[in-house]
Amino acid sequence: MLTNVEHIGIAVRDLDASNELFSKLLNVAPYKSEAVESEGVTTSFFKVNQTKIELLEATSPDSPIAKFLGKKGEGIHHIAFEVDDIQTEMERLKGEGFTVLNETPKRGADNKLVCFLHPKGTNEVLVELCQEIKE
Ligand SMILES: CC[C@@H](C(=O)O)C(=O)SCCNC(=O)CCNC(=O)[C@H](O)C(C)(C)COP(=O)(O)OP(=O)(O)OC[C@H]1O[C@@H](n2cnc3c(N)ncnc32)[C@H](O)[C@@H]1OP(=O)(O)O
Ligand SMILES: [Co+2]
Repeated sequence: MLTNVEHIGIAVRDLDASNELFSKLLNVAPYKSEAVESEGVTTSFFKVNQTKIELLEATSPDSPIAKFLGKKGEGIHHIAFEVDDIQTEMERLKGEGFTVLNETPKRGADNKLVCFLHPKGTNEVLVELCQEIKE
C-alpha cells in the first residue's frame, strides 16, 4: 500500500550552492548528506514537518542525474512514495502494466529500499517507491 509522499527529488548542478539556497528557502539546515555510489549521486535532505526534499548532485557523467541535467536542466527529478511492503507493491504495479526499472528492490539513501517506475508509463514523471529498512 502507498502510504505517503516520502520525498521529492530535485536535480541540482551544485549541491553546496543549492544547500544554501534551500536552507534560506525552507529556513532549516539539511539534516543529512549521503552519497549513493550505485546511483552516482550525492544527496542532501531537508525536512519541513512531514515534507522531505532530496537534493541530488551527480558524481559521475553516466549518473541518471547527469543525464537528466544534460537533457532537461535543474528541477524536479522524481516523486517518491512510501510503501509498507515494496515487493508486494512492485508486483501489484507490474500487474497494472507499469514498468519497474529494477526487478529487485535496491538500497537507496536515508535507510530505504527503493524501486523506480519508468517515466514513459507514468505521464513522464519518474516515480520512486521507498520502504524503510527496519534493522
Ligand atoms: C539516492 C538514491 C535514491 C533515493 O534513495 O531517493 C534516488 O532518488 S536515486 C535518483 C537517481 N536514480 C534514478 O533516477 C534511477 C532510475 N532512473 C533510471 O533508471 C533512468 O534515469 C531512466 C529513467 C530509465 C532514464 O534512463 P535512460 O533511458 O538511460 O536516459 P535517457 O536520458 O535517454 O531518458 C530516456 C527518456 O526518459 C526521460 N527521462 C529520464 N529521466 C527522467 C525523469 N527523471 N523524469 C521524467 N522523464 C525522464 C528522458 O527525458 C527521455 O525521454 P525522451 O527524450 O522523450 O526520450
Ligand atoms: Co529519491
